[in-house]
Amino acid sequence: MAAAAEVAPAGAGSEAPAPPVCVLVLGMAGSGKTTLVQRLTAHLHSQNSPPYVINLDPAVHELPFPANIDIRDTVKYKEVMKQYGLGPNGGIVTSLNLFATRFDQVMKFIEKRQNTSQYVLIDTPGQIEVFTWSASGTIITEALASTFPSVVVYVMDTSRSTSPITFMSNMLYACSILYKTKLPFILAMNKTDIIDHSFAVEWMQDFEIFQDALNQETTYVSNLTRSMSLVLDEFYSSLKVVGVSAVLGTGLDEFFVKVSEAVDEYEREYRPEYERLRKSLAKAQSKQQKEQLERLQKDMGSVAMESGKEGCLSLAAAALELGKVASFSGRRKPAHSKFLHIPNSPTPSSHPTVPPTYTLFPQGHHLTLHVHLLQGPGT
Ligand SMILES: Nc1nc2c(ncn2[C@@H]2O[C@H](COP(=O)(O)OP(=O)(O)OP(=O)(O)O)[C@@H](O)[C@H]2O)c(=O)[nH]1
Repeated sequence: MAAAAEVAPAGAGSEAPAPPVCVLVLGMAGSGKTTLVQRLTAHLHSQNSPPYVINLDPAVHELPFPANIDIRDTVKYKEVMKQYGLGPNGGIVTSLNLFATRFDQVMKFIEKRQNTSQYVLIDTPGQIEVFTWSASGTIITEALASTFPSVVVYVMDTSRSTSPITFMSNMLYACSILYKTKLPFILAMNKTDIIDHSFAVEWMQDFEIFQDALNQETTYVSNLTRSMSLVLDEFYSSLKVVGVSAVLGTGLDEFFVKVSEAVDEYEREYRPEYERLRKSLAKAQSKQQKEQLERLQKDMGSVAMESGKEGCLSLAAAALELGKVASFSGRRKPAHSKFLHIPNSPTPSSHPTVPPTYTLFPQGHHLTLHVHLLQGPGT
């Protein structure tokens, strides 16, 4: 038991500390997400491996675990409802959207905790669609998954899935989330203290047993469910299933074994895809910067600028190479300009939200070059 309980993400044992594993906990309202996050947090603490815990549910009244980052500290959900004239669901979606705009900061906090936390646990809003079918959910998931090994845990209320039709609806939802997030997926069958999850595992493994259970249903939906179960066969075969009780804390050792397998899967199948996406994005950006530089050179055209032009262009090129230039534009007045004057220390814009604008201007204001520098480390 001790060996299984050791919480070691993939890569543990190598020289550099392994990056933290992000565990995104999703599931229908009341399935037990928050209770599971609480239980996982306690379990990891008992293993001397405190997780980094993030709450993304702006409408939760009380959190039963200490969250390192809590969306409620940043966005007041009721205020959002009032200010934007929204109902509860609209308020939750808008709060999450507002939070997602600053998710880069959350990423920085997680990066800082690389060496101390092996796991980042993320609790999501009760209304599952708020996270899975919103732009902010996609932004958050992709930001995490493009940087850290990330795993989706879909929490299912086993006690409410004993009817084959309800079970099938739940599985269809799980399947849609798998396709939406494109991440390794663990199905946590929760509340096994009420009913053992073996019946559901049997249904997934043996089509005949599921058909037998369905034969007792007489509604037209049972025919549809029968067909759907064939379709879902492929989905079931790639699923990692584990039975847990968030209340009692049972099944957690096996849960972490599944997480570890999911991390391996992430490294094998998902990481290369994210690396490929990242590289193609970087390539597109550098192409765009090159085009901008060429446009600028063209724009400056035949103006005789002697050393000033060289200085200006090389400064722009250097800034481009550093990846700090978002855009720049050159403007040439019909002129008899002779020299570009490059100030020694350009003045950044004083407004904090506007990227600093470096203005390089020629003596006599014959040529103005605006270089908009990207905000970022070292800017
Ligand atoms: N018996 C039993 N009850 C559980 C278990 N896990 C959660 N519950 C109960 O289920 C109810 C809902 O649990 P939550 O953890 O709030 O579920 P949630 O998915 O976070 O709920 P929302 O945030 O509303 O979506 C609570 O009354 C819990 O005590 C479990 O393993 N066994």
